[in-house]
Amino acid sequence: MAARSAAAPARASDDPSASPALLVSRGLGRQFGQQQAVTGLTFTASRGEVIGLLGPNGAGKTTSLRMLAGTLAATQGQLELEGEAFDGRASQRQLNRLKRRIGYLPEGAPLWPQLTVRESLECVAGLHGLSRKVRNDRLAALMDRLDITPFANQLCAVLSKGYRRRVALAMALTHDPDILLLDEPTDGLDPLQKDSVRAFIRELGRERLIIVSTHLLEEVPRICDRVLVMANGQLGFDDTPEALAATSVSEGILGGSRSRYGAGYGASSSLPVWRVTLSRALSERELASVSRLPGVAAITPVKPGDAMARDKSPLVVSTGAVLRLAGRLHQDPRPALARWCSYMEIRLDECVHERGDIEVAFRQLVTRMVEQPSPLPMRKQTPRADQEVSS
Ligand SMILES: Nc1ncnc2c1ncn2[C@@H]1O[C@H](COP(=O)(O)OP(=O)(O)OP(=O)(O)O)[C@@H](O)[C@H]1O
Repeated sequence: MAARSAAAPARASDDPSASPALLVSRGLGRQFGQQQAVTGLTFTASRGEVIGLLGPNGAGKTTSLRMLAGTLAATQGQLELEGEAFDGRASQRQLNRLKRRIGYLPEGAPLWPQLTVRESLECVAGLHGLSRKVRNDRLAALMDRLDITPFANQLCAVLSKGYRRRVALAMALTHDPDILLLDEPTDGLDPLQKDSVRAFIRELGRERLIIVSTHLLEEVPRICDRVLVMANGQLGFDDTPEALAATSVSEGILGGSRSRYGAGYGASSSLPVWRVTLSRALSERELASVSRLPGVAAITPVKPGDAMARDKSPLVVSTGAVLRLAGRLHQDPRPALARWCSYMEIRLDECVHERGDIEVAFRQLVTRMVEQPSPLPMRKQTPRADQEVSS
């Protein structure tokens, strides 16, 4: 698991005052024959979170989303939706209850080719038992928001890939679910539509829990406030995009790209990271205060030796504390940090802008996870182990 700031909560879901858990995955796992596709998937998520699910090909992302959506039976563990538990032996009635709360956009956006766009959406609305009035209003708003109204009477069979994706997203949203599970939602969209769908996801995420699987790392800081990284069927990182980006700096990969008080975020997957040198070491309580300052996403104390080895800075040699501070995308943490230091009578010796890069961090993390996998427990299958649950 990534080193989360030891001092303070890095995510809303860690904050005791944050909203209670909507979805809990407790050791969910899936075995296909002898192959363990996903093992011990454990996390808690709340309404208002947009979570990016990342991992290389075959990592287990789609399998995980399908288990969470209730369309694939788990062979180990269980998920809980607001306290109600579902495991691989859940009855069809239970699964239907789960599916009423969840919207799932599967990989590849399968549609009914013989139906028009409108007929497809009406069919899904009918399956969810929506009244005619609710159905008409909601479908009109969805088609409008996803720019598919002009294609309402077009057969799904003849839609382009991008429009198929949009129709599938509208279908996932028809019943206004609390939880949205999106498998590569922007795959096949043109750049303008990618932007529009990302903005829509952010908008939807204000009141829902959204889990998005994506290979497009540059979209992670734009739409997600939390990242889960999987490899070999296991979760290896659960923290903010900023904290993920910061791991690329702490490993020295981008050490040469620093510019003092630099401002721009060069690469599209870059995030602001600051190396902060203070006149004295901080207590745990002080570290916690710093991590709660506006604009601060995460902090990691840096060993002086690590920083010295990279830039031989005399300021670093003489200092009592070096912190790596991951900033938020659109909020500069430096003014609040300067005020805090002044109030605490701690000298702020240096604040150097470093560039954290999610892509670099992702490659490093996944390489490490693949090279040093922890042993995968192969547990006995439940009675319904190899059955798929119809959607
Ligand atoms: N129905 C199935 N039967 C057998 N093996 C499967 C099945 N579905 C997935 N797997 C295996 O489980 C592992 C995880 O697959 P999964 O599709 O979940 O990965 P992924 O992270 O979504 O990959 P990608 O990024 O390529 O879509 C893979 O080794 C895959 O071959």
